Formats: sequence, C-alpha cells, structure tokens
Amino acid sequence: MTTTATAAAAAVRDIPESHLDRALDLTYLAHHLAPAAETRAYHRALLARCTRVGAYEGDQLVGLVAAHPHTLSLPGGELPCAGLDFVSVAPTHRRRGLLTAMMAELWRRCAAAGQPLAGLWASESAIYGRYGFAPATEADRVEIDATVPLDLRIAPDPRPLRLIDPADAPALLDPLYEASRTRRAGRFRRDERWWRTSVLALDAPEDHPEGFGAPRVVVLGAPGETPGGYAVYRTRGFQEGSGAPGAVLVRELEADDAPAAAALWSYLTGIDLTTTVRAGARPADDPLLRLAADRDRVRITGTVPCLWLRLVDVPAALTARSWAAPVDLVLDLQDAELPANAGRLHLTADPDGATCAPTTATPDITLDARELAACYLGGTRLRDLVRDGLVTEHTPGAARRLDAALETEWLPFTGDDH
Ligand SMILES: CC(=O)SCCNC(=O)CCNC(=O)[C@H](O)C(C)(C)COP(=O)(O)OP(=O)(O)OC[C@H]1O[C@@H](n2cnc3c(N)ncnc32)[C@H](O)[C@@H]1OP(=O)(O)O
Repeated sequence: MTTTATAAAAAVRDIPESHLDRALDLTYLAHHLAPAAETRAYHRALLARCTRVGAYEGDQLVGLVAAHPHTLSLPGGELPCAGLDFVSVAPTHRRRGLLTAMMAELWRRCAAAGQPLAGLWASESAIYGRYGFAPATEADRVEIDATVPLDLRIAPDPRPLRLIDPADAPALLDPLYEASRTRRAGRFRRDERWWRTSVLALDAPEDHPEGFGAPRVVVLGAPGETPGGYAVYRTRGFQEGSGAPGAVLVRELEADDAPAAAALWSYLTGIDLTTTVRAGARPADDPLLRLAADRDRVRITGTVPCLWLRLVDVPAALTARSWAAPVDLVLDLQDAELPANAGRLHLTADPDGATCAPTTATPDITLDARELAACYLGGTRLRDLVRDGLVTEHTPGAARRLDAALETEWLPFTGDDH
C-alpha cells in the first residue's frame, strides 16, 4: 500500500474493498447524484474492478480517483489504457491539491500495471489539460428528419434485416465491433459484461426521462450468415403528456461498408409512428452525411469531445501504433506532470514500425504532452496546432511530415460514453 503526504495533510493511499460504499457516497456527493439501488449496485461492481486511489483525512475518505483496466484500439494495434472514472473530491476539500496528489499516485500505478495510456470522459473541459490529457476523439450528435424514410444515394445492401434477442447480441455483435476497432482507433475492447450492462443495458426509467423503451438490436443478414452490420436503438411512441412525437434513439450503428450502413439507416428512418431519429455519437466521417440524398434532413446538432487521452509512457505509445508514411524527426517534448517523458526524442517511423529514443540532436518540433496526445490517434492535425501557436515548428514542413505519418484511413472514434 502506497502512502503519500499531501500539502493538505491528507494521505493518498489505496481504497480497500471495505470502503467501496464510502467511495460511492463520496462520488454521488461530488456529482450531485442519488441513484436507484440497482444503479448503485452496478457502480459498485464497476468500482470493485478498478484501481482505486483515495485521499484520506484521518479515516475519512475525501478524494477518489478510479481507473478501469481498459484496452484501447490504436492505428494498427491496441494498448492497455487506464480508464479514469469516479473522480471526486469532497466539496469541503476542493482546491487544496487533492486531485493533483491522487493523479501523481495514479501515474505510478499505471507504470506498475504496464498501462502506457490513460483516458477519460471529462465532466468539465477545464480540469484535465493540466494533467496532460487532450481530446483525441470527437463525435457528432445527429438528428434525422424521419417523417418519411431517408432517401440514400446508393443502393442499400439487399440482405434481410432481423431483430434479435438482446440476450444473443454480445456473441453475435462482438466480432463486428472488433472489426470496427481495427478500422478506427479510440475504441475500447468490450467483454460480455460491458455489452450487457452498458450497450444493451435495461436502464432504470430515470435514465430515460424522455420515455424511450428497452434496447432493440437489428442485424443485417440472414440467420447463420456473418452479419454485415447492426444497430442498437430504442424507440418511443407519441408522448400524450408533452405531445412529443415518436422517435428513435440510436446507441450504436456499425456496418462493414456503405451499402450495409445505407440498409440500416433506411430501416431506422422507416420505423412507423416515429418521425425523428437521433444518434448521440457518430464519427465525423460517417458516410451517412454523404449518402443522404437530401442533406437538409440530417442535422448535426452538436460536436463533442469524447475520449480525453494521456500518453503516460510516450516511447511505448509511439512505437505501438502504425505509421502511414516515413518520418524522421526530433521532438522536444515538455511534460511537467511526468518528467520521465520530457526531453528530446528521436522518432523514426515508417509503415514497418517505429523507434523512439532520447537524443541530444536539434529539435524539429517543440510541443507539450497534451498536444501530442491530441494528435496521437490521428484525429487532430499537428499543423493546425502550429498555426494556433500551441506547437512550435523549428524545421519548416516538420509538422506536415508528422501529420502525414500520423494520418489514418478512418477518423478515430469513441462511441461509448464511459
Ligand atoms: C473522469 C471523471 O471522473 S470526470 C469527473 C470529475 N469530477 C467532478 O466533476 C466532480 C466535482 N468536482 C470535484 O470533485 C473536484 O472539483 C475535482 C475532482 C474536479 C477537482 O479536485 P480538486 O482537489 O479541487 O483539484 P485540485 O485542488 O488538485 O486542483 C488542481 C488544479 O486544477 C484546477 N481545477 C480543479 N478542478 C477544476 C475545475 N472543475 N475547473 C477548473 N479548474 C479546476 C484547480 O484550480 C487547480 O489549479 P491550480 O493548480 O492552478 O491552482
């Protein structure tokens, strides 16, 4: 058990299993939540599987950072990733440096557990940049006018669509989801529990105040065939009280190719007694926007950062991903939080692999760890950050060359929201 004294005279140490309920009480206090018993039991089970770092004042738990043992897809591979969650400090103890002290301990845990990455969904964007995190994936919120089925510019895959029992979905859908992880960086490996308790969860009614029902799963392809795609969605009918029209809420839609996507969007926009299809998270390069014959019927209602990423071990992260083009550069990396990453790094990479080693050579680019995290999965262009004044390019064209090497065929995407 590690113990670190903080400036605030709290002690940072493990949260034992026997303190799980205290940890939940603290997180509900900090987040202003009062969940039903079922949701609390779900959170308890999640927290039990996490690395848990606590800040204690005497015997009182006043701070909490937890991390799930996730595996994140990268361009050309995957890496262990600490998925931060339940981050909470008691309102009586805020702004005394407790989160900072707990993060320092968490980095030690990541190193010990062999997790070169950390990721999270931020409650507020102002919190995590100082710890070296940056948004590495973004998602669009989409709303489709479905008063009549959406006309698409290509012929949909003609295979049959069938509704399957959500209980059968994890085994059938996981191979398709895994295929999507090899296409797109930024996605977490799921186990059956994740499918059942998150993607296909039968949420408590308070989680769906707008009256949406249980998840339904539609699959493209006849029984016994390998499906070409699927959608997980919920529906609601006309709402007597509010007068709100019937609607479809899409949690996830994965398709092998554009015709399969067309078949699934046609289906979702053609469900009777509904006039709107909403999707809470779609990739910015979703073919839907180009396929719609009448683009005015598909509205992007918001673009939100999804995964905030941190490169905990920069050389391990850079050598684990694939590279689209050859590059040979010296990076001058600033990392106040994790000084082991800081300094000059000679990066050589090509489609066959990469090396990354300390050097004393003259740097081509100076950047902070958070800017490298933003670009790491291919979702942000370094040259934009140079133009913004956030990254300094010493050798003209260096940022453009690094962008070409970091580029991915598909934009990174993280559909899950925790
Ligand atoms: C992945 C997740 O779980 S996201 C959920 C995050 N949790 C929440 O939003 C719950 C409510 N908030 C809290 O519990 C706390 O305010 C926390 C955890 C966000 C911050 O904890 P604290 O112990 O107050 O942070 P700490 O004192 O270490 O702050 C370090 C620095 O971050 C800044 N900071 C902390 N929280 C915020 C914030 N919400 N907005 C802006 N700046 C912040 C502090 O001002 C401080 O800056 P400084 O170093 O320049 O003085």
